[in-house]
Amino acid sequence: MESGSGSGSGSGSWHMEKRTNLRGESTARDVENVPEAGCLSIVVLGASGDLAKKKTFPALFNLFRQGFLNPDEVHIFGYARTKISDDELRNRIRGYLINDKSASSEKLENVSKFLQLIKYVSGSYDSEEGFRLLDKEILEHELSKKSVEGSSRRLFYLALPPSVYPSVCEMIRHYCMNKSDLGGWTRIVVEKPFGKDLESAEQLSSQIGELFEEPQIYRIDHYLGKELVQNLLVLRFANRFFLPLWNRDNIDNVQIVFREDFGTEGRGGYFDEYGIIRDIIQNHLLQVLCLVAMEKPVSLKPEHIRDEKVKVLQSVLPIKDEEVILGQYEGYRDDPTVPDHSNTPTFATMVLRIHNERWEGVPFILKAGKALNSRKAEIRVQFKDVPGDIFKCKKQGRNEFVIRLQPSEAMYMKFTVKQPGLEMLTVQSELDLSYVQRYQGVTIPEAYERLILDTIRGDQQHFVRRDELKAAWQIFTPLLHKIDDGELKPLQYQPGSRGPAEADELLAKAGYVQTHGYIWIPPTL
Ligand SMILES: NC(=O)C1=CN([C@@H]2O[C@H](COP(=O)(O)OP(=O)(O)OC[C@H]3O[C@@H](n4cnc5c(N)ncnc54)[C@H](OP(=O)(O)O)[C@@H]3O)[C@@H](O)[C@H]2O)C=CC1
Ligand SMILES: O=C1O[C@H](COP(=O)(O)O)[C@@H](O)[C@H](O)[C@H]1O
Repeated sequence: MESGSGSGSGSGSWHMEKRTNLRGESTARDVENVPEAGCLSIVVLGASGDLAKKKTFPALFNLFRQGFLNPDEVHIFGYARTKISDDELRNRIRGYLINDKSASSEKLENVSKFLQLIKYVSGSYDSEEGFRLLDKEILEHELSKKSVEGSSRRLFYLALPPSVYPSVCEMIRHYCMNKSDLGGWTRIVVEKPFGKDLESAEQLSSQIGELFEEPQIYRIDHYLGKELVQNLLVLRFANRFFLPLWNRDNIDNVQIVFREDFGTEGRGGYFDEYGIIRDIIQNHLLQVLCLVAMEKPVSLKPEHIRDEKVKVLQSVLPIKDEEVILGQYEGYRDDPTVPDHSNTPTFATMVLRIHNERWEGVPFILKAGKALNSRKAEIRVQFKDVPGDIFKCKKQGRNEFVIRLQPSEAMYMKFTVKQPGLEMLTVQSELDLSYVQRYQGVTIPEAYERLILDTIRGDQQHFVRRDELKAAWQIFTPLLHKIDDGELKPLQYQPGSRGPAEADELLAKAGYVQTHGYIWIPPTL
């Protein structure tokens, strides 16, 4: 086994992709030389489930429609325990591919063509029989496509509860690997939550790391596929504007916020085991924090980017209890799948502090909540006051740079200008780059679409590396254990509210100054 892949430390050796031949031996090869053509089998494990129908298959369809999945090369396999036919699976998926009643005839035709690429195989997640059958079906497809021997590619997408990852990975490793050593590959995509704390995540990583090399493992975090998250590196490192300002000398505080205006609807059982910190903050918001706070990578190579993200994570100081506010919305426990005395937070605000030269003293406030008064995700960078304010405009508000991840993707800078007119009065205004206006007619790809394409192309830039995951769990595990043990308790809040009022108090204590009387309204066409 390649050094580094099992230990989770260092990254230099992860530039290499290893393939496995029939004898189970591995050979190293520069990932950049992997031919990304040839017969491709995409296997969706857990094909009967929620994620598969809502996200995975629609993303595959969009890729197909845009010509990224060549029907002469690609076949898609659904695998799960449920006993259904190919057509039954296709019928389950169809409605999620056509989400508007006025779908064009071109789209409908493409839906039919796409569905014909899908075959379903039923089997359990730990039986040789099921996976041998799956392998046979894949092989038949590969032979039917007269794939140049050795060039076939196999992508396994685990749209499954993490509890079955180890057995599924073992089955794939033993029965379903690409059968050649002549250029093909086998990759697996795993969904979050990847573990529940540092120990369980490391255990899972070791189990999977025994079976696959790091370059074969794609730990997906769909926030890394969002358009404005992908824009962060460009913004920060391709613009002279930001370079000198992006530090503790100019920035007072940073907020990374996720709000949903609905509760755990239908997912209470899952959610109660995890809570908002494991569901959103430890992964989605922390990944965004890394991109906001990291140093410039040596290049855009995945390992260079991920090296910098790891450094930021390793510089985060232990979270202080007094800098955490937890909440649980009233009515959460009414869900029959949620225990009556659940201590699980559905809301959390906390301050993370990065102990390095750039960020010492700048609070990074992470906030996430369900059943709040709005649905949005944004990054809000608040600058310090202007020293020696000759305009006496301080009370009007500080400069802020806001990156609205969703909905209504936008970036806007709140700043002070002279109010038009005869008097020398100041007012808050904004420089606004709203995507709906600036990029009319451009369809922003779904996060999953982009990330699946990356897995096919072998680009791990937007996927979480093992040492990154470990560092992320190291930050939150002590806090999570205190919550699990009932040492920290969530405050109740009204559904449809801003969350507990104490969260706003924490924000103010951390230094955030709210701009009163100013509101950014997303433009409409
Ligand atoms: N749904 C979503 O919006 C999101 C989901 N995820 C993650 O994606 C993965 C899949 O999620 P989702 O599709 O919602 O999950 P589901 O609960 O729908 O499970 C997917 C499939 O797995 C099988 N399955 C369910 N429970 C078990 C079990 N205990 N043991 C073995 N097999 C089981 C079922 O298939 P069968 O019985 O037919 O074998 C089911 O159809 C999870 O890791 C989840 O956390 C991540 C982000 C969003
Ligand atoms: O991973 C998850 O994300 C969704 C929110 O995703 P978004 O792309 O709609 O912002 C969240 O609802 C869910 O609880 C969580 O598991």
